[in-house]
Amino acid sequence: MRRNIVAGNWKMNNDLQEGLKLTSEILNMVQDEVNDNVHVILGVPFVHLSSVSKLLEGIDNIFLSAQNCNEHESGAYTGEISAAMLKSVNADYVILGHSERREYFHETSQLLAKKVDIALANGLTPIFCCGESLEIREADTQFEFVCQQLTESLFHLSPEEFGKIVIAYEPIWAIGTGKTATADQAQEMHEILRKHIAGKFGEEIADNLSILYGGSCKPGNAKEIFSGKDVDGGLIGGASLKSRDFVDIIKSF
Ligand SMILES: O=C[C@H](O)COP(=O)(O)O
Repeated sequence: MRRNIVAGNWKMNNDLQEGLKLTSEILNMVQDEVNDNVHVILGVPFVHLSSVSKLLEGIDNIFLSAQNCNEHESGAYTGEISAAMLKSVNADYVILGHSERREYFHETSQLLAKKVDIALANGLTPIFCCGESLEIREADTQFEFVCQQLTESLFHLSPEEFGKIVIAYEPIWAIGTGKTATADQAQEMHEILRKHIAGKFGEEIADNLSILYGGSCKPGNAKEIFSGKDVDGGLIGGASLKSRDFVDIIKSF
């Protein structure tokens, strides 16, 4: 279902106490200041999930996300976390395919397709990240590149399965750099992705899909970026670590 979404991705930041303090601050501000027109997601480290989930009990517009899951159901994979484990601690979403995981952990499109499958099979909603490097943008091949990322990891799904996905377009050159895409650049890519998806799954599924923008999104630029007709919100890194900034971004809708 297409909705306005602001998702925080804390990445590898905050110990548990800091994470709980940040969650409580966000929770209080969201309850006091935010309308029900935005679906808020907190993408927290694995070890925070269970405790943050307890703080969110009974709250109906803030949801919990993990930042990764393993592609296997269970077994001898020391140090890994399964989708079923995430579900058991009340995660609703899982971020998959973030460029940091593609780059530092060598996650390929084929591996991500398996992760998407196992997440869906366990009742988690994948927030599937895609986006091009600066080199690809400078070569002006970004549209083909990002569409191909979706094709390779998501186009094996049934229309019903695809209808559960959230997409996050994150140009790598804008992540953590302070150099955001312009509102026009975000809108242009989102529109092309929506058309690409319509070509495979049909107009209705494409129209119902939420496509988020990520990359140096801040309170000062969120409103303009979110104004694009195909931009349904943001995946927020650095600014999601500060409660005031994160909630101000949510209030951009
Ligand atoms: O997942 C979030 C993105 O990587 C954006 O991070 P950023 O807002 O710090 O640029």
